[in-house]
Amino acid sequence: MLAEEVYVQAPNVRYTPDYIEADVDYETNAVRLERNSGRAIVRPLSVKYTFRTQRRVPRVGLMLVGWGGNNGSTVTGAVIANREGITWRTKHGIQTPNYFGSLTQSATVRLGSLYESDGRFEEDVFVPLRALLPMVNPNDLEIGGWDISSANLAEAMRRAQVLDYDLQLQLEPYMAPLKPLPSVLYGDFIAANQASRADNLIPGTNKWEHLEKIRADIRAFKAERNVEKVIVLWTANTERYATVMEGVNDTAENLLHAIAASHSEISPSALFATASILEGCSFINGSPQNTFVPGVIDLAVQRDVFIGGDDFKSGQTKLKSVLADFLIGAGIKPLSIASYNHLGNNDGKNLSAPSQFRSKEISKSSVVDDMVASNGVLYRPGESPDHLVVIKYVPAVGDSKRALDEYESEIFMGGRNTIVVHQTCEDSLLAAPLILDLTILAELAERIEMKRADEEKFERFHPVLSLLSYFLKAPVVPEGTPVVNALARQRLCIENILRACIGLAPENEMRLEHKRRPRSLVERKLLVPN
Ligand SMILES: NC(=O)c1ccc[n+]([C@@H]2O[C@H](COP(=O)([O-])OP(=O)(O)OC[C@H]3O[C@@H](n4cnc5c(N)ncnc54)[C@H](O)[C@@H]3O)[C@@H](O)[C@H]2O)c1
Ligand SMILES: O=P([O-])([O-])O[C@@H]1[C@@H](O)[C@H](O)[C@@H](O)[C@H](O)[C@@H]1O
Repeated sequence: MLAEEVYVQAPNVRYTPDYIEADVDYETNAVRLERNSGRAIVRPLSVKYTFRTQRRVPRVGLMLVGWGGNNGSTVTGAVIANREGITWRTKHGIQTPNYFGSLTQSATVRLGSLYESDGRFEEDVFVPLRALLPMVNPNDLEIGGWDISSANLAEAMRRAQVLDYDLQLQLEPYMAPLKPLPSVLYGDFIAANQASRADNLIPGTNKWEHLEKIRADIRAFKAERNVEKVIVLWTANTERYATVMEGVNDTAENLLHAIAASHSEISPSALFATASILEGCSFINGSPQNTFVPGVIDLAVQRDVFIGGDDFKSGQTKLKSVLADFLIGAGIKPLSIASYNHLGNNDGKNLSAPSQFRSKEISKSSVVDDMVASNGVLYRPGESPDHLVVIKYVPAVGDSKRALDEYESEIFMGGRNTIVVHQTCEDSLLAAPLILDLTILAELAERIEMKRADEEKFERFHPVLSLLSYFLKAPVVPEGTPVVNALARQRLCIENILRACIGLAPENEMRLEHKRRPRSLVERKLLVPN
């Protein structure tokens, strides 16, 4: 059964006009290892927390860097189609708009169970994840942004060749008036083959003036679109890694000085991140480059502004973070993972350059590290599967990226198991819903505070918003904290934190009520909530 709204009736949950407040016991364990015996001494911990969520959902703007790209034009068209209720004809018949592929809009969570009056189980009740807490409706997002290409969004949509033709025709009048703001293009951060697109640049070479222009763009967008807050999201091309340099981008102060000096190692993405942070806007990096050099992280922490990244986890890598978790979690030992893909969109063209490919290779290669490290039965310290990542530019396939994977594993008694996957990833149709989820959850996170029972003040999540890891190939996490890539664990993190915000216990799947002998009618009633 699917419900559409949630109200928790419990003494530990308080609904005020402004907030939802929930008192929860956060359970975790501290472990001490006895070196000589190898025994783990576990000390269960229970910490009382109060979560507080602002209930009013503000008007939100989403500013995309790379707005005229395949992802940017696709997500914009999709929001318009959903908002306007545009339907279109395809060879399969009439298609209605939706947000499939969005965790917040199209995935559900189990709230609990319906019971018969005599205590017998009737059925489980699920709700869309978006129903757990007040969230932005994607239809209400005001979308804008920047692009080095001057193509308006209708031209960009045609260039992308992603959305169905009949839908494009209907979107045309909505998209043509949308024009990306001029942006910046520095040196060799993106492939030289992108230069032909770059006809929409902020004049000059002074990076501080560029920074101030981008900041002014954000303020102007807020005023013109009458939004209360803006989220800035990078969906522009993959950049090469920036060199982390002491005295240049290693601290917030040095970063700002380096921008003022127009230092060559200040990348466009780092400039946009800096501008966003200085404007108090959360910044999310959907690409694999190291936008978040130490100086950018330092600035985000100083200004208490959320940053999240890196690199949307949309298709081949998303499946890898499931299959590797399944295999290793089942005690099966992947010996090699050979991932090949070819794609024909402009992203693929940019990635055909070695420096830009290297950024992607790094983010795609690190995705199994936590799963391998979790199983010392299968892998010796330092041991890991052979992991190959190949990306080739094949214009003929366009945005329909072809992912071919082979998983070779060792099984029982020296046996081998081979899994071969061929996956057609409609790259932009898979990435666009992630852009919406990243925006919606970053905005929600801005309205959530928490405090322990022994603390005076509420505080927000750490500025490095690792809650967003589920959507990203190479999650950026607060220093000294673990990176989790296993998709199921990442999803459970989001679900359980949202459950805590409304006073519900984490989903543990024990289902004890269904694992005991049936009780007498009277006893069963004891199970039934009154
Ligand atoms: N499934 C996916 O599509 C997917 C998954 C993970 C990551 N990504 C990443 O998302 C990004 C966008 O992917 P895409 O398919 O939309 O690519 P795209 O090439 O179609 O779009 C990128 C856009 O960014 C613009 N651009 C480049 N540099 C810019 C700058 N400095 N400022 C403003 N605009 C700039 C380009 O003109 C282009 O319009 C890429 O980095 C890609 O690696 C995509
Ligand atoms: O599908 P996925 O691995 O999550 O991610 C994709 C890569 O496989 C591919 O090389 C490229 O099309 C996209 O930029 C995206 O990064």
